[in-house]
Amino acid sequence: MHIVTAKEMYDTDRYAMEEMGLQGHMLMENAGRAVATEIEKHVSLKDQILILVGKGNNGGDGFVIARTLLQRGYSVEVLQIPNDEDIQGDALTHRKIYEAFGYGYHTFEDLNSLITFSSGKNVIIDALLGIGVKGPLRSPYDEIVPYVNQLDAKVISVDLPSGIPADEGISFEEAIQSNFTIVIQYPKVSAFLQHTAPFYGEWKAVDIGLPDHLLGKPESCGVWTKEDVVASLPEREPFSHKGSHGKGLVIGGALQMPGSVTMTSRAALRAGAGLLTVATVKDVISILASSVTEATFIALEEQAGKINSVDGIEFSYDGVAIGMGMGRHPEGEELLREVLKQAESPVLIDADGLYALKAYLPHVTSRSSPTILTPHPGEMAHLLGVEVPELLEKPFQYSRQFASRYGVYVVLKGAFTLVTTPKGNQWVHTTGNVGLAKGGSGDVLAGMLLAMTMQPQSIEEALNNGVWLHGSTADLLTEDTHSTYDLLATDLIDGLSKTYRTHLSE
Ligand SMILES: NC(=O)C1=CN([C@@H]2O[C@H](COP(=O)(O)OP(=O)(O)OC[C@H]3O[C@@H](n4cnc5c(N)ncnc54)[C@H](O)[C@@H]3O)[C@@H](O)[C@H]2O)[C@@H](O)CC1
Ligand SMILES: [K+]
Repeated sequence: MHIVTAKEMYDTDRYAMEEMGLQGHMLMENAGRAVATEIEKHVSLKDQILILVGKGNNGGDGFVIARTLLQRGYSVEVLQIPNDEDIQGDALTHRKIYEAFGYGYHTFEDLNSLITFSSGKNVIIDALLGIGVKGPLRSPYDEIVPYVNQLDAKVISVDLPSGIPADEGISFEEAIQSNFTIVIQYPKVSAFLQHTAPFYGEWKAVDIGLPDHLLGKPESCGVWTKEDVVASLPEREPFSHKGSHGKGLVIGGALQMPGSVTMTSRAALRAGAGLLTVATVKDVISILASSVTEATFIALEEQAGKINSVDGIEFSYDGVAIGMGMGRHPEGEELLREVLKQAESPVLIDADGLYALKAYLPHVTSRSSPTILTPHPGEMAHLLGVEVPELLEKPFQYSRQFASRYGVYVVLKGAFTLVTTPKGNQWVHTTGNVGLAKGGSGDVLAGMLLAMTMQPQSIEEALNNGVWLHGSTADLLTEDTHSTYDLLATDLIDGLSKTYRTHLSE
């Protein structure tokens, strides 16, 4: 499912109109009817519905929705916010059709009109502003929006909650707080930003018949779905052997932190790695040996319980993950540099490895094999040299610039984990829940991603499938056996079998 900016949406509309002959009022008819059909799933014939119609085409959708719902027997009133002469173009066409059906509407004069017409209504349809919103809300929307937000009614927004910009990096002051948003054709970027997504409530996209042409360009951006996983996750060949499923190496762990590397290793094995070696300090090996019985070990030189060098590793692996539980110390930079120089396989850098990476970052471009970074926002902000809130305002832009500048894959972890390829493809993940906000879930993800990168699929597919498996496992587990309170990172490792067996074989 594509994710679009306002510009991409307008370009697609224009293409449909100019190149395909799908005129604006036809698209608006499709949009309004598709939205109305979705609204029907959330309301009943007993509900009293008020549709708020704004000045632009979002308001035009409102007239189509009103007509469709009235024809289907719902109790609907319309409050048009602008004066009559300010409704123009396709929206005016549809107001005329609406009137030709014999339906009427009220016009907003001051807040009292809204107070009067919203009284007794238990559903508000927000067709005030769409992707054309610019700047802070102007009068009278700056009064209407807070009033709607304090009403005790179900609010359903059309395309996006009015006041929320479609794109990232745009500040806003106030917006409709929706219970449900019916997105027209493609979700907009703001549905995946942590400061704007909550305004959407739940959302669903409806098809209005736009052509896909413009969006198939290389720098694509979308939601990675279960269908994508099913299509790309390779089935295991019946005559394959352990070597065919990838020989992985995990470098990490310190005497003070044996848990991280344990979780990464177990997760890698559960996710499907054929063979796994853990390179760590001697004391960690004695702990790991009993909990990761399937792995082999390399004891590395250490200082004060931390890995001091990677001497002794022969880099003949299909994938390497480094950094988890490694601790931060000056030698970290040097040993990471060695790994990046010597390994001729994908290298995934997580946790403390990311802190060790900063100085060496410009040299990563010279690697001939993929380099994968799996930062959380704090680690990513550190690498970028910006503050976390600044990064979270524009995660798409920052990740894309960073990935392309250093030729790396970036898995920016968060409520909407964002996978960016060096070429700029971006995939957002909507699986997973707050149960994952616990120590260790990143270590487990690193293991799953390591296993995935060693299977016969592209790195782009591997990372997305790994993030999806991780998130879906959390979702499956919190649906029945666990809650978002008690879910542990280690539960994800054991829960993976359920995801593989049920989710992917339905
Ligand atoms: N052919 C199309 O372009 C289609 C558009 N559709 C709908 O049209 C919407 C986009 O239409 P528009 O481009 O007309 O944009 P809007 O419907 O968002 O309206 C923009 C207008 O609102 C006013 N406005 C902007 N910012 C404001 C602010 N801060 N405070 C107060 N008023 C403000 C301005 O008068 C501006 O012209 C989409 O979100 C979607 O709902 C759908 O009908 C599908 C087809
Ligand atoms: K809206």
